[in-house]
Amino acid sequence: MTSTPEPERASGPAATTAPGEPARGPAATTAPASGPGAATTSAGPQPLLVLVGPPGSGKSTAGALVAERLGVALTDTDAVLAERARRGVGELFIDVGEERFRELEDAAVTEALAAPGVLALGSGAVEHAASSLGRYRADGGTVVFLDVSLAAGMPRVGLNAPRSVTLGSPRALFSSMAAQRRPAYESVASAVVDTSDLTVEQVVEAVLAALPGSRG
Ligand SMILES: Nc1ncnc2c1ncn2[C@@H]1O[C@H](COP(=O)(O)OP(=O)(O)OP(=O)(O)O)[C@@H](O)[C@H]1O
Ligand SMILES: O=C(O)C1=C[C@@H](O)[C@@H](O)[C@H](O)C1
Ligand SMILES: [Mg+2]
Repeated sequence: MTSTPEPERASGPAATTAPGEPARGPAATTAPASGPGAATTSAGPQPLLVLVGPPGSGKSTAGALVAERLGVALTDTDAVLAERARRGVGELFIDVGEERFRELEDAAVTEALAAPGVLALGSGAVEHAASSLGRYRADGGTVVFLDVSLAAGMPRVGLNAPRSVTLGSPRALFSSMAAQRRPAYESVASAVVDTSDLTVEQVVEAVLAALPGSRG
C-alpha cells in the first residue's frame, strides 16, 4: 500500500559555513556512483532521494552538492534530456512541443527511479510522475520538495525583468505555474525545505536531514 504521510517542514539550519560556488549546468549523471548510494529494494535499485520543486528552488545546484556529500551520482532529468537531444531542454521543449517533451521526460524519470544516487527532477515532471513517486515512497524512498517564494525564485531564474507590454509578465506566469503545481509537489513530498531564505549550503544540510536515519 502506498503510504503518503504529511511532509515534514524542515526549518533552516541554525549555523552554516560559507557556501561553495554553486554548481551550474550539471552533466546528466555525475560520478561517483559508489558508496552508500545504492538504495535497493526487492524491486531493484532506487535513488537515495528525489528532489522536486519549481524552477530556481535549487534542485540541480543543491542536488549536485547533496550527491557529492553522500559520495553518489546525481541524475538530473533535464540534463539527461538535454544530453540525449543534444540541445538545451528549453530548446527541446519548443522544438518538439510539450506533449512529446513530457513523453521523453516520463521515460527519463522512470529510468532514473530505477537507478541509485540522488535524482533531481525537471520542474514540470512532477504532475506526470505522481504515481511512480508514490510507489518509490512506498518502497522507502525520500522525496524532498524544495520550495521557493516568488520574490526569491524570480531573480534566481533571471525572470525579474520589468513587465513586457507585448509578452506579458514573466512574474505572473511563474506565479500561476507555481500555484498550479504546488499541490502536486506537496502530495509527493516526504519533506519540504523552503529555500527562499537559505544559502545553498543550508539547503544541502536541510535535505540531508530529511533522509531516514539522519540525526539532523
Ligand atoms: N538557496 C539558494 N540561494 C541562492 N541562489 C540559489 C539557491 N539555490 C539555487 N540558487 C541559484 O539559482 C539558480 C537556479 O538554481 P537551480 O538551477 O539549481 O534550480 P532548479 O531548481 O534546478 O531549476 P530548474 O527547475 O529550472 O532546473 C542558480 O543560479 C543557482 O546558483
Ligand atoms: O517548468 C517546466 O515545464 C519545465 C521546466 C524545465 O525544468 C524543463 O523540464 C522543461 O523546460 C519544462
Ligand atoms: Mg534544474
